[in-house]
Amino acid sequence: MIELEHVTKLYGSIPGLRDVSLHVPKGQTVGLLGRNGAGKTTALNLMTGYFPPTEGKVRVGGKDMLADSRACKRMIGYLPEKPPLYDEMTVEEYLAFVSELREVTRKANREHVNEIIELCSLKEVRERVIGHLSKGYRQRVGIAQALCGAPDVLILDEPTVGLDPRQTVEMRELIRKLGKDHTVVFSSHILTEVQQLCSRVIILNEGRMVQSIDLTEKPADTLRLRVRAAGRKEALLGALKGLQCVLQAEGVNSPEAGTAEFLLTCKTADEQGRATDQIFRLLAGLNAPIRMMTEEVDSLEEIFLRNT
Ligand SMILES: Nc1ncnc2c1ncn2[C@@H]1O[C@H](COP(=O)(O)OP(=O)(O)OP(=O)(O)O)[C@@H](O)[C@H]1O
Repeated sequence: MIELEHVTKLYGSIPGLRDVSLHVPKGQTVGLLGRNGAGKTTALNLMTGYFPPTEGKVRVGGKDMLADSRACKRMIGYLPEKPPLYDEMTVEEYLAFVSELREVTRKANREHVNEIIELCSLKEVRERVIGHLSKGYRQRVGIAQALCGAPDVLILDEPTVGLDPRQTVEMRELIRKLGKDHTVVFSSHILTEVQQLCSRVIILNEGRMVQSIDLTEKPADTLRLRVRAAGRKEALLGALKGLQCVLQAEGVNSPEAGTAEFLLTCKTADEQGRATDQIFRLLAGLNAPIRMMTEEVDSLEEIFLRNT
């Protein structure tokens, strides 16, 4: 649905984004994660056609952003870092106004606005002046304006920034709901938020894309285990390496006297059974009781810290 092909954006000589290629498929919710200045806002502004890339191509729904910017922009609803709200208008006046700008016909406008108000849970403030709303409601109105004109794609720049914990939870709920029938790209520097909401996370650092991680991936057919057992390291390591399911084994320091600890990369299972069962049987047979056996999983946090 959205494609960036070798996109670079320079602000004078300062690189905002450097040679980034990515693809956001239709219907996915994708999170852009990165520290301050990583290039998140730059990437989002390029996707919305707010400014053109210095090099490379941006496509939305297969159309080129430069050649066919009107068609591209029609597919996109954008919540910028600072939503463009008119403080003196009421919520419904403002949404009707934005819908009109987005070419919703006068006849359909009222119903369209009602649907958006319902979707964004703005009913109780629909007649209130925007300038008098709490930050949480203002942010909801920001998302509501992005929905005007019924775009397929929603681009949200740090949608939860500055919200209190309750407002943050409500905003995440709303994003989750919108993700059911929109393609959503949003930026955040909160790992857990991205993990909760996205099917893919793209990590940016100093303008470069350093990782793109599928969060829906099924468990691989290999696993990494940390095993601690009573006994001598050399003898146990040799025995573990002898198991067919063990692809790689190394001894590491054990914090417990009289024990040895290992990091193993194994096939999850083979014709001899599950790797964990085989290791259990082997060590039991060697009279080396297992003190600990855990799966080593890279958390998103570890991946993020390693890459930034
Ligand atoms: N208008 C501009 N003029 C000059 N440099 C800019 C401009 N906008 C962004 N930059 C620079 O481009 C780089 C990427 O900025 P960008 O705002 O895209 O990062 P970000 O990940 O969104 O950061 P933040 O979380 O702080 O908003 C930074 O080094 C920033 O200083």
